[in-house]
Amino acid sequence: MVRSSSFRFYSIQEDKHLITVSGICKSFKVAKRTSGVGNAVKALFRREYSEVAALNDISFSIAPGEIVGYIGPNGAGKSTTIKVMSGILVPDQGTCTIMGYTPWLDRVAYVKNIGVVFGQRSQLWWDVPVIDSFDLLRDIYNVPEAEYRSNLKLLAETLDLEDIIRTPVRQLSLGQRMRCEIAASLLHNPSILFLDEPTIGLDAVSKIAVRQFITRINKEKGVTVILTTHDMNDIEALAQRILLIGKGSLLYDGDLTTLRERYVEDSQSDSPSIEDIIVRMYKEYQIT
Ligand SMILES: Nc1ncnc2c1ncn2[C@@H]1O[C@H](COP(=O)(O)OP(=O)(O)OP(=O)(O)O)[C@@H](O)[C@H]1O
Repeated sequence: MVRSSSFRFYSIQEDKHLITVSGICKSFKVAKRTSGVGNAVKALFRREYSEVAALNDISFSIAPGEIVGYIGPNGAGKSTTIKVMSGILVPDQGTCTIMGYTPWLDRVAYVKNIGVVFGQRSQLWWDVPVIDSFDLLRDIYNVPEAEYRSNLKLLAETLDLEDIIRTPVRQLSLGQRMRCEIAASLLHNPSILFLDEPTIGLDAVSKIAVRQFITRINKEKGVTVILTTHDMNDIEALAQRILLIGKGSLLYDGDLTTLRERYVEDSQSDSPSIEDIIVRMYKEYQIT
């Protein structure tokens, strides 16, 4: 039984799926840009819009304790899905139930159960020492002091933060900042962690450290992880299951071994690299 901070009880036995996404569609309205001064003046009076279909009927379920790799080429719809699942975006159609909550409707209670890391965006305050951001997050999430202290100690030890925790965020390297971002997302003991490109721009050593840490919190704390990445080594090291999205549609949902078996026959090698397999999939589904 997982107890949410809003004193709602969520029983894993009640539903073997922690996350159920069903028929999600999301489009963005984008202003058409035309070249030339005349067109720019016209656009001041009458702006034309086009629609970008980012997600088209996306459905999947995720069980507690899974690590799922959500992959696809640039612009496929990965971040949009993560934003819908974390309650940042409201879909045009479809349902999403996570731990009994609809993320965009029950946002305040729901976010206490999730951690989110966007590799390209920071949740830390740029000009203040990392520890000040952590303290602020403690207050935002209402984490009891003893729990906060013990989480902070564990995270600082395992993510090697002791030397950087008093440094302002703007003075950190990308790898140091990413370790702090991951710690920040876990201070309130979430059951689910959404990681959107958590290893982007990291050196090999930092990537391995982040992967080891994700494996550890999954094994030891049972945290369910949904990970988007373009680094296939992340997928190989972490994901028990892969969801492939292309042009807003879900194209594959299964494990790596099945995928390997499917592509090994056409491959020159007995054990094609995951990179080879993914390139073949992108070609097969014509999504690049
Ligand atoms: N706020 C927005 N306004 C307009 N279009 C958007 C917006 N956010 C996303 N899109 C469009 O929706 C589509 C899916 O974008 P999304 O960011 O989800 O892709 P992604 O798979 O995460 O890509 P990448 O791997 O490059 O990060 C793209 O065509 C993108 O241009």
